[in-house]
Amino acid sequence: KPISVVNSMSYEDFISLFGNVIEHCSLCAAAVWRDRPFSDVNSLHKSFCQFTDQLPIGGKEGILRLHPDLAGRLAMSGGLTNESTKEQQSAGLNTLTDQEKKTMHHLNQQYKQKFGFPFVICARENKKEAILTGLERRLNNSGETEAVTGVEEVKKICRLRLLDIVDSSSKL
Ligand SMILES: NC(=O)NC1=NC(=O)NC1=O
Repeated sequence: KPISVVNSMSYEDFISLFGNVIEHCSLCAAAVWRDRPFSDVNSLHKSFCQFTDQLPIGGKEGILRLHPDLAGRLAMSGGLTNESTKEQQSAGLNTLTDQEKKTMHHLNQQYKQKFGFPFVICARENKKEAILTGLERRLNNSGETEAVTGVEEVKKICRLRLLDIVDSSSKL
């Protein structure tokens, strides 16, 4: 969609289009609506980033808690959103060996046990090997560091989802 169409659509249409660019966080799109008109997809993304950055640490953790595990039970049972399904497949998480599945599940549990929110990474920018090493490495970080790191990944996921919807060539 051209950015001009985005700028002239109703609030309802805006929410139905952008309500899941941050997984299960239509609040973000509802807040970003006030910043229209957007000059291009970058300024739309900037609004989403500014909204998430200004959240208190508890809000950042809330956004992370709304994310599905990578190669988790939901993924195994086909219960992911369309966007997450495609993203996790693109990282090859649907082709894990049994051993990789066990390792991923164990590390995801350890991570959630330690931080109280799931490990989040932009699956479209990482293959399964990088995801596993990222999970192991980040397990050693502090909760504060991981809340910020996780939101940085959410912003990358958001950008790619926005680019799927808005023509990046279109400018106001
Ligand atoms: N826990 C996660 O990182 N989940 C995900 N990352 C993505 O890029 N898509 C997901 O579903």
